[in-house]
Amino acid sequence: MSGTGNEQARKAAEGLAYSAGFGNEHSSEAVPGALPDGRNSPQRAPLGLYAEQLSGTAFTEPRHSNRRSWLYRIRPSAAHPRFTRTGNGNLASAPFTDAVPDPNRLRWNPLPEPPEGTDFLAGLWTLGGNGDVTQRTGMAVHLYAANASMTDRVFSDADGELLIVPERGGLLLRTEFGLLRAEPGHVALIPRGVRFRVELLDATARGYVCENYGQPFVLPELGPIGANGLANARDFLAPVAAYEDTERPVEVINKFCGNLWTATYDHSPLDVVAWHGNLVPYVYDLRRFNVIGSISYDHPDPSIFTVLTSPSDTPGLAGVDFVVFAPRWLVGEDTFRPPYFHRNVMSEYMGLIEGAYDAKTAGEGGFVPGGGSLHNMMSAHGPDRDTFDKASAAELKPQKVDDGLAFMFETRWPVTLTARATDAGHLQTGYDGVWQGLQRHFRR
Ligand SMILES: O=C(O)Cc1cc(O)ccc1O
Ligand SMILES: [Fe+2]
Repeated sequence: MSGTGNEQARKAAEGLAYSAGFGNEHSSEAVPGALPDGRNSPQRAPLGLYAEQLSGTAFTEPRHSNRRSWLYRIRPSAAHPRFTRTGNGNLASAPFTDAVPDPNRLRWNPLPEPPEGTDFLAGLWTLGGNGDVTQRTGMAVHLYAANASMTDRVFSDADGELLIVPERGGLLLRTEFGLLRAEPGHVALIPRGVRFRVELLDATARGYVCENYGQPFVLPELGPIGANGLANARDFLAPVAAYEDTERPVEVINKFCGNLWTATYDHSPLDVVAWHGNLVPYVYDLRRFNVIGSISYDHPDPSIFTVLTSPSDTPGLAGVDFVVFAPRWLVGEDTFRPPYFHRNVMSEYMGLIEGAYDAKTAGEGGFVPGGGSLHNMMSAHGPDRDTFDKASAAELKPQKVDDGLAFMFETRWPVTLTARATDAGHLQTGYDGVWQGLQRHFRR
């Protein structure tokens, strides 16, 4: 994308207005009077718009989990030509059958630079995942690397919602609901089926995507923590209505049951003039996370850092949790403060947005921003040798951990890799070595 393109996107992203809250009823109109009053589907919608409901949950799901929005648009979504298959690029979907599930601990360097002209969609690269898109279970881990904005190209994913975690370069997300800006350190969520286009605010963009095939992400319960804390609902920002009245060919790419399908519309489907409802895209600034931890002793389980959780049919057992390791104080007395050694029934994919992570040595060949690690079900992991040695001897004065921003996609099913992830040149060799040389200290 030329500098001009970035400037246009930057201009559009300046001072965006938002509607705050999580799971609540928002409403927004780009033209006064576009929202019908007191009903969803009047005989004739205002301003000659078409009314359309977008359901993210079954009509009959309980109120607290029911998600739907009403869109008032220039053309109904139904007015589109036939979709035909197109190449899936480096995008893959569950069930993942390329490789046998691997019990080894694995770590990757960042994705290589993509060819010139790669946009967000073309730049998606699937690491692996679990479940089955046709069953609406499981998740996929994708990375992206892009150097161009999507132009006259719109994407929608019927297979799941997309949690986008930028690591490098800001994104302008033009969605059916309006515009969102997501910079590194923010996350953006695009609900299942919502059409959107990604424009780059910087020359290049890189990051991670959790494609959640399961139940939509919600805020975790707070239990004894009380009524506030962790990610606060008011810090989630939905867009305000903004529409494109564009009558020229626009390619719409639809991910459906694992494959990409394309159709060329004669107009932009980002033509929603007004909307209301509780199914919305949103952004959240991870630095707003209210970190709660031990102020006495011991290292709490990282579930205390859950930003969003996709519940499953079993209470407390998430299809996938999104967890952030945000800046915080460590004050535990007589405590080994970094993440402990452990084996977990859940599978852990970790990424790094910035700086360093407190369980792993930083720098070349280590756990680096844009890289990632996979510790599958029951694989033994924890602090590397250097971290263990230092933390075992450290003076336990209050310590601010503010030199990094890491996150985890933690899922109930093991992550099976794609062939491109197992064969990748950026897969590190010798990751096991970080736990070699842990000395024997036993004496009796
Ligand atoms: O493996 C990891 O680094 C993630 C993690 C962090 C932590 O503080 C406790 C357990 C855990 O799995
Ligand atoms: Fe872990």
